[in-house]
Amino acid sequence: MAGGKIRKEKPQKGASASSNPHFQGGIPFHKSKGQHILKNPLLIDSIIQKSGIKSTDVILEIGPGTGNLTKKLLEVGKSVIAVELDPRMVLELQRRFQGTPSSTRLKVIQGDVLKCDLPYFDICVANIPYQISSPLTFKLLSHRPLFRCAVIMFQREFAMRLVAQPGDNLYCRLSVNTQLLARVNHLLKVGRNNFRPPPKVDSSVVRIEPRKPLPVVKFKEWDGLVRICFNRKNKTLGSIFRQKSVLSMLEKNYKTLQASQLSREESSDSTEMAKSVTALGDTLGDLSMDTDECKDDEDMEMDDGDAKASDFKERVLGLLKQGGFEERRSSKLTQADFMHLLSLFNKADIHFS
Ligand SMILES: C[S@@+](CC[C@H](N)C(=O)[O-])C[C@H]1O[C@@H](n2cnc3c(N)ncnc32)[C@H](O)[C@@H]1O
Repeated sequence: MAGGKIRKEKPQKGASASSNPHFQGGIPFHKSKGQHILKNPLLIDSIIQKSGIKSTDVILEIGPGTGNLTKKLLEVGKSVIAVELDPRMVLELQRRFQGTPSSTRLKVIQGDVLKCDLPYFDICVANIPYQISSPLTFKLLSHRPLFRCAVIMFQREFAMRLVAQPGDNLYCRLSVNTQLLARVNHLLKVGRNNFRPPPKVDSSVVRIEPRKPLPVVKFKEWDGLVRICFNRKNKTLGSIFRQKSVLSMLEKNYKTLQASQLSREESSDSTEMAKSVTALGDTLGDLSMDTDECKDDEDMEMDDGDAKASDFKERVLGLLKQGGFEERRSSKLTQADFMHLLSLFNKADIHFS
């Protein structure tokens, strides 16, 4: 723990600042910045050990706070680049490491990790503010060159969504999109009492290892399909693709493509993939994104009144039948299933972005 004077900011009645879980080293913690400091040294050792850091590794740490994890990272890696939003924490880090042998191997960048350009790194190890979990995950996955792996503390439910498999309750758009780009493993369950102050939720440490090579797929297309499928993940695909709103969106895309005679390259280059992955983080943010609630009449199934629209509907349903997807549900589809489904649609000039 960092030492230092206790500043008397908003002292709580009946409690000295030093006994207050919201203070460390004189710094009052801000919940709005997700400031929950790791206080259990055994847990920090376990995270370090499970990270598999090499002595040659450049380590990226996001949100170093007062430096409890940073200190151990400096002991095992070649260097640490730490990105911290809060200038008070940056000062505390400087104070803590100044004059120590490892100070020359620590670079602190003050700023919002979501807004700054990330430098080269081999591995990312971090106890992050949970409110940036989703955009940060996709920012990392869009970073080039790809790093070896990221070992990150997340809110437990977010972590379980990241690793969820087809058929699991928490299997969702976040699971499918992350697992397209990376292998994801649950490493460690972490109770709330390991933090100061304790957060309201339990946590988990997850390992994210980018796939190399990345799959050859247009990410916007992929996410467009997955978003539709998980809008009602327990309905059959036949029912989802009979919805008026879905059919008219697909038909509009189809007509636009026909009119402009755009070239239809199947593969995307790495830069294009990176751009669309970054954008995805912003739309995947909350945990409530995969509700399976009934939508109102805008999503009603299409009747066969309009002949042209009906042709298009038949074409879509024909593709589902052809792939054996009509009676299947998104909650049970694997990555290979989504890939197959997308290629069936794309081959028929039906696109999702
Ligand atoms: C959960 S605390 C972790 C502190 C420290 N790593 C530890 O484990 O003890 C999260 C840290 O991230 C910082 N932070 C919050 N939002 C950030 C952002 N957008 N970019 C960079 N750092 C951020 C907070 O100021 C805080 O220091």
